[in-house]
Amino acid sequence: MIEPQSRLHQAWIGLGSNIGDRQDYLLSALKLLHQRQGVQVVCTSSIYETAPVGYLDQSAFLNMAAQLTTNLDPEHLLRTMLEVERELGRTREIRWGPRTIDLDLIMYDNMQVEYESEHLILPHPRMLERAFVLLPLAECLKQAGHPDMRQIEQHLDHLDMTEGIEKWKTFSWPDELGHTES
Ligand SMILES: Nc1ncnc2c1ncn2[C@@H]1O[C@H](COP(=O)(O)OP(=O)(O)OP(=O)(O)O)[C@@H](O)[C@H]1O
Ligand SMILES: Nc1nc2c(c(=O)[nH]1)N=C(CO)CN2
Repeated sequence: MIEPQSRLHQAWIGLGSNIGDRQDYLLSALKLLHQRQGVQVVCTSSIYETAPVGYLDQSAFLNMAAQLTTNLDPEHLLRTMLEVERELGRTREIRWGPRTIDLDLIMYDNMQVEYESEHLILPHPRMLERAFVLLPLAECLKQAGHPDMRQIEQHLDHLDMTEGIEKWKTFSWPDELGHTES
């Protein structure tokens, strides 16, 4: 499945934070990814505030999605994402518990690209049951005119999803970088 990385790929990621300055963690993660060799953030969704799912005794999350272009293969991209999580103080104590930043690789190019290893499953195995992933992802796919948008919107329709999810802030990449960054 994984081709030699001679060409650019599109990667679709989900971001989440529910500790500290949540927006700052999201923005910092995008900046750090964008600074990495072989990774460019090209588009982002709005930021949503979402009630916790899975482990309920924790604060609300901010979630968003982003589109990356990359010449990294999926395993290298995930490794890069995990390094950025670590740089931002991410620790793992409780499954689905509180985190400064969570970066999930949702899909690589499109929903048909399937891959499974010890470290990585694509598309993300729980994406279709998570409105906090699908809603921002649909926004990014729409901006990109991606062919999987309708499929994602249909899954959203099947979830009783809007409860516990509110648009928190529109977010316009790369404007959020300000004028001092390239
Ligand atoms: N598509 C993927 N995106 C991110 N991590 C993945 C993916 N597939 C498998 N993993 C593996 O999952 C591990 C645990 O990830 P993490 O601690 O962020 O899980 P989580 O965010 O708490 O839960 P969930 O996996 O349900 O989102 C990662 O170290 C990674 O190796
Ligand atoms: N609302 C919300 N709930 C979650 C989230 C998340 O990002 N947002 N991430 C989880 C583990 O990936 C578990 N639960």
